[in-house]
Amino acid sequence: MTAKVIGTGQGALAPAPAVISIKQISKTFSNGTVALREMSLDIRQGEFVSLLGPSGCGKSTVLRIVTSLTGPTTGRVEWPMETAAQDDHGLSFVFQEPTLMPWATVFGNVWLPLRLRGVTKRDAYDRVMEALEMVGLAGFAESYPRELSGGMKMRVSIARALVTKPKVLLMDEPFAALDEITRFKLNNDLLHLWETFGWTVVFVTHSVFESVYLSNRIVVMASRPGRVVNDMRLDAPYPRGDEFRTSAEYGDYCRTVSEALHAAMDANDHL
Ligand SMILES: Nc1ncnc2c1ncn2[C@@H]1O[C@H](COP(=O)(O)OP(=O)(O)OP(=O)(O)O)[C@@H](O)[C@H]1O
Repeated sequence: MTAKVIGTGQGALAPAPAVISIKQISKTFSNGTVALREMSLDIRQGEFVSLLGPSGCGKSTVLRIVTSLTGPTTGRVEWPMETAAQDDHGLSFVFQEPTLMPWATVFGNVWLPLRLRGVTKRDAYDRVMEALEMVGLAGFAESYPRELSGGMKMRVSIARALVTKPKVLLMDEPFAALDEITRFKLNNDLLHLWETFGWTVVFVTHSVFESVYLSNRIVVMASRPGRVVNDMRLDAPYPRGDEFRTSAEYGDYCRTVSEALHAAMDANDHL
C-alpha cells in the first residue's frame, strides 16, 4: 500500500532505510481467532509511526510479534539494517501499565534491564541516573513506586526502556491510563526525546488526537482480520507544541485521520 501524504508538502522526511520490515504476517491464535492476516509494513529509520485502530484489530499483536514475545503463524519480521551478530535489535518496549517492582526503588526499577544483563549497580549508576535525568526524575532515585503519581510511574517505565539506549522504541498505549494534562505533558516530553535522540518509534494508540500530535506517519488498521487499511504521512513540522495542538492545521489532520478510522471501522461492520 502506498502512503497518502496529508498536509502542505513542506517538511516531508527524506526516504530512509527500513529498520523493521514486516512481511506478510498472519497470526491465528489456538482458539481460532485470526488476529492478523497478511500484514506487511516497513518502519523506516527515524519515523514516529502510530498504529491506530479499533480495539481488537491486532495492534498489540503486531508489537508482540516484532519483539518476539510471540511468533507469527506465517510471515516474518526482517531487520534490514542489522548484521547477524545483533540479537536484541536495539529494541525497548513500554507497556500501558508501568509494571514497576513495588519493593524496589526508582533506581532499582530502572537498573533492572542492565542488571539482567549482568551490569552491577556501581557500573550501572551513571546510565541509570542519565535515564532518570532524561525523564525529569533524577531527584526521585531513592523513592518507591507507591510514593509517585501515575505520570511519574510512567516516566520511570520510560526511563527503564531508555537505560539500554535503544534505537527503536515500541510503545503500547503508554499514556492511555493518564489524565489529559499529564498525557499532554508526556507527549511533549516524548517528542522532545525523540527529536533529540533520533529513535524510531512505533506507538500504539486508540486516540486520533494523540496520533496526529505525535506522529509523522499513521498506519490505520481494521479488525477481523487485523490488517492495514490506510497508511498516511503527516508532514507538519517539528517541534510541535501547544501552538500546533490548537491550530486549524491540527484540526484538519484530526478530521482526515478520524475519517480514515471510521472507514476502517465500517470495513469491519461489513465483514
Ligand atoms: N492470547 C490470545 N489468545 C486468543 N486470542 C487473542 C490472544 N491475544 C489476543 N487475542 C485476540 O486477537 C485479536 C487482536 O488482539 P490485540 O490485543 O492485538 O488487539 P489490539 O488492537 O491491541 O486491541 P486493544 O486496542 O483493545 O488493546 C483480538 O480479537 C484478541 O481478542
